[in-house]
Amino acid sequence: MAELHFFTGTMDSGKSTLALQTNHNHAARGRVGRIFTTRDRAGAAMLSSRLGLTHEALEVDDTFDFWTYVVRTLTQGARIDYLICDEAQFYTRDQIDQLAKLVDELQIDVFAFGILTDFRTALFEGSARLVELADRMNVLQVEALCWCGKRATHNARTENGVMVVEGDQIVVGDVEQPDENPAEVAYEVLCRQHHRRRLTAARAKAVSLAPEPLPFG
Ligand SMILES: Nc1ncnc2c1ncn2[C@@H]1O[C@H](COP(=O)(O)OP(=O)(O)O)[C@@H](O)[C@H]1O
Ligand SMILES: Cc1cn([C@H]2C[C@H](O)[C@@H](COP(=O)(O)O)O2)c(=O)[nH]c1=O
Repeated sequence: MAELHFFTGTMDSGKSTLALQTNHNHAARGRVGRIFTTRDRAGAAMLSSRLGLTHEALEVDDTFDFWTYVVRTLTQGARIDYLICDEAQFYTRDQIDQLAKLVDELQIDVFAFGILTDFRTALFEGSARLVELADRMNVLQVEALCWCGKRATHNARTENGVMVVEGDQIVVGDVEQPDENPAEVAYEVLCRQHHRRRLTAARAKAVSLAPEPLPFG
């Protein structure tokens, strides 16, 4: 039986790497798939992993219809056994519904990968629908870590090095190392406590280096 799988984790937890590995393993056994993504950091129609692997992909925009695409492809005589769907948090609710329909009606396996929540800790539309519909939800096993060493569960956005909690939900960007020159927009993974306190690595470092107040009697 085909299934709708949702693999989730924070940014930088290995989702795109797993997407490419999943495609590799299925293709190696002679199965035929299609790879989709949207707004990948490497550019349009590209699925990229920080481990250096990249693969061409079909770019999904808000008007793209998975059901129509697959039915048209099959009608033309091509075969499709599975779909790899990266950055699925950005897909619309309707697009996730189309993916579920492909699983149920055409027995096509769907492997979707994406972050669950945005920089304000709110669910993305695509991820929310995947949580509602997926046959299997898997949290990535390689844990991303907060600067304090705890498991990172949240994605923080920084603007010029300062954590923000207001702005557009979608801004493509990368995680950065705390000591680099801060980018205009970047992301950092944090544990919930440090996300709640808006304590990024840079701010924690600045606080720890601040001089102790003089001990007045
Ligand atoms: N130089 C490196 N050596 C080993 N592993 C690395 C290196 N750079 C990145 N990684 C691994 O790649 C992961 C990020 O993979 P990626 O697929 O791009 O994540 P995601 O799609 O979840 O943002 C990191 O969590 C880390 O485990
Ligand atoms: C938290 C958050 C992230 N994004 C963007 C930033 C990246 O381009 C992608 C996540 O990519 P990854 O492969 O999981 O690292 O999402 C965003 O637009 N809004 C957010 O709140």
